[in-house]
Amino acid sequence: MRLAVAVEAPQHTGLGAPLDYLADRAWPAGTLVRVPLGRRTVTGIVWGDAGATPDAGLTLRPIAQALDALPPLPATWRDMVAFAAGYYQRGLGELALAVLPPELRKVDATQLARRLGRRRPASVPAPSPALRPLTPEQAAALDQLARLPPGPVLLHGVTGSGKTELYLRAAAQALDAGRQVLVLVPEINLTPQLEARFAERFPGRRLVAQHSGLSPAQRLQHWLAAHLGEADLVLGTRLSVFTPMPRLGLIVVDEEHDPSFKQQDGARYSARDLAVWRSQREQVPVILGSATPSLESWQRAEEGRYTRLTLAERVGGGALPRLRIFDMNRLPRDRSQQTVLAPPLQAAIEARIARGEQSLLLLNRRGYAPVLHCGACGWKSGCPHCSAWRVFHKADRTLRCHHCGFTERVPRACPDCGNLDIAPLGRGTEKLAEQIAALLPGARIARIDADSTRLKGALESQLAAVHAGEVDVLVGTQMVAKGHDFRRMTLVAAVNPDGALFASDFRAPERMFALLMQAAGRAGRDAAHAGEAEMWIQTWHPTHPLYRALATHDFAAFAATQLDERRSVGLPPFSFLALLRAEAREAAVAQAFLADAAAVAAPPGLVCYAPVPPPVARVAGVERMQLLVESTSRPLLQQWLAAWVPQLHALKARHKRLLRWAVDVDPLGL
Ligand SMILES: Nc1ncnc2c1ncn2[C@@H]1O[C@H](COP(=O)(O)OP(=O)(O)OP(=O)(O)O)[C@@H](O)[C@H]1O
Ligand SMILES: [Zn+2]
Repeated sequence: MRLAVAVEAPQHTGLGAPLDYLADRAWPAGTLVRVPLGRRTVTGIVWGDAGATPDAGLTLRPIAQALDALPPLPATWRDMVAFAAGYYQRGLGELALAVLPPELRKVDATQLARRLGRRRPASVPAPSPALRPLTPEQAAALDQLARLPPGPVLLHGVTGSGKTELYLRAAAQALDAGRQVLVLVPEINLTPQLEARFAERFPGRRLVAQHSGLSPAQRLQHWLAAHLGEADLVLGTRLSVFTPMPRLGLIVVDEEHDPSFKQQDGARYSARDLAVWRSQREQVPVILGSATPSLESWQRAEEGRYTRLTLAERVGGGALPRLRIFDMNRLPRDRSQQTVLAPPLQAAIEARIARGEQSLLLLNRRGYAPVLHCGACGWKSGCPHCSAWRVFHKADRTLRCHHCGFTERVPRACPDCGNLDIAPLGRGTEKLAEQIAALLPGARIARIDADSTRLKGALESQLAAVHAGEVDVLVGTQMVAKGHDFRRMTLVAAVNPDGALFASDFRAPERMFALLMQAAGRAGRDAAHAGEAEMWIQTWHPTHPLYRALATHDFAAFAATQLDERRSVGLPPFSFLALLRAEAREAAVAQAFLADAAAVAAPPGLVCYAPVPPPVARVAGVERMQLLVESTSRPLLQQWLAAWVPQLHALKARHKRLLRWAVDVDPLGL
């Protein structure tokens, strides 16, 4: 008999669909098998019976081995994979295998049997710790959750309003009903704290994590525990949306607005959107939680397609921090007299240090300075491989490209003219920490960003020091702005946030507002000190509407203005986008491919724009171009992409010097 098997065939082969193999048994769909592919033996997934008529003249090869010790991947899982492959325009086999633990794709039947033998015994739930009573708002929201009709719930709760407590209560109900719970979180640096809260609440229950920081063996063990129904809770980053869970009873997406839910290479799926799809397919509730929901989700709630639950108050009567906007135009014009902190902000921080409270300085740019500059000849530290500057890192005296990674020692003199006096321009977190140390002698200053946390365990120990009160002033990037429950923090300052006000990306204001709201949310979480909590903004544009909305903590008003703007110019969520990206050694090659692609006649209701370079056009010696497709109808865009993408495979053959192309459906950045 013949069976269709999904195998990982690279996209350029055009072999997206499952391939036919001979089988001696009717392995059920979802069974993992080892099959020959070219000269290799690879792992595949039985997708169903093969087509009715075998291709004439094609000799089918037999399935080498079935890994049938593993229960087949369920129909719900296969449906989600098939949907995602179709929606995001990738090969079915490619996506199906890419979302399995890498280790599972390597093992044969014997090795798998050994892994399965190493499983831990099932969990025995112990009594939960005594619970604090819910606030009236939380209680009302929980009550509503239980009585809602099926469909996504958008939980809009201000920072510190106790959203996590609601997730825990909803999870408890699902667990008590014998179901499994899936919790998606944006970044792995937020998982430890949340994991600890879940573990503490559900002693004896088996909780497994799924993220890229695990060893391959751990990831497989955790995945197996979920798939076999032994794990009660799965907590993970975007990739865990694909974890098969036979008893799934609830999905939670925490910080649903976070861009990291969108995969940025390969199959560019949105884990948040797939979580909503999965909840519908599996008929389980999904809670999307955020203090600053994505405008997509917000608009769906406005239209009544999502149910909105609101937590408007902080737990324990804590107030949201008061916004202090400092107009930088008031500082002396003479540059030599300007300091990094406006004097009143510095005084506010000093007052907090004296009271034993903490301050957070947010600067979303790591390194010492974004560029080195020679005053004599104008040389700047460009990257030879990218259209970007190389960032000066003072700690190890390197120039590093944050796009391609190219790193060199800082030159002693200007490479062009020999001038010895080359100077850093602008400021990153490293320099900010250094300047703060000079301004606040004796203060204990810590810096947390992607550089300071490179080593395993570094982030945990740095955060622990903050929680333990061993730090007076924390300097950090967006990494520390969200999710953390810092109890002693009463001041947050954005040192120089103006950049995003004038960025070309239409989502920049939304991102910036979310980041500042999240950052503000780190201050005053302990009601005892909340009265003095402040959020400072140093800006040259003090009357900008974005800062005005921030001052009143009015997300709804901000969302309404943004949505009006988007509606009037036809941007998402009022239109649907796809980007076709192309890469080549020369821009003209990528451009020619995109021009041919755009020439395929688009139906009415769909617009193909002219090819343009992205903001950073050249990365690692490769030129990139992109073409935007826009439609007011999602089905129309989907239909067109399904017809267009196969033509692009053919078109590629005519553009031999094109390196790569890919389609990004619902792109986050343009
Ligand atoms: N009902 C309650 N009674 C007492 N304390 C509570 C209650 N609910 C939550 N808390 C505490 O209030 C703090 C804030 O709650 P939580 O972290 O759940 O808020 P959040 O809305 O998830 O915050 P953020 O969006 O800022 O991450 C936590 O320290 C939590 O333990
Ligand atoms: Zn580079």
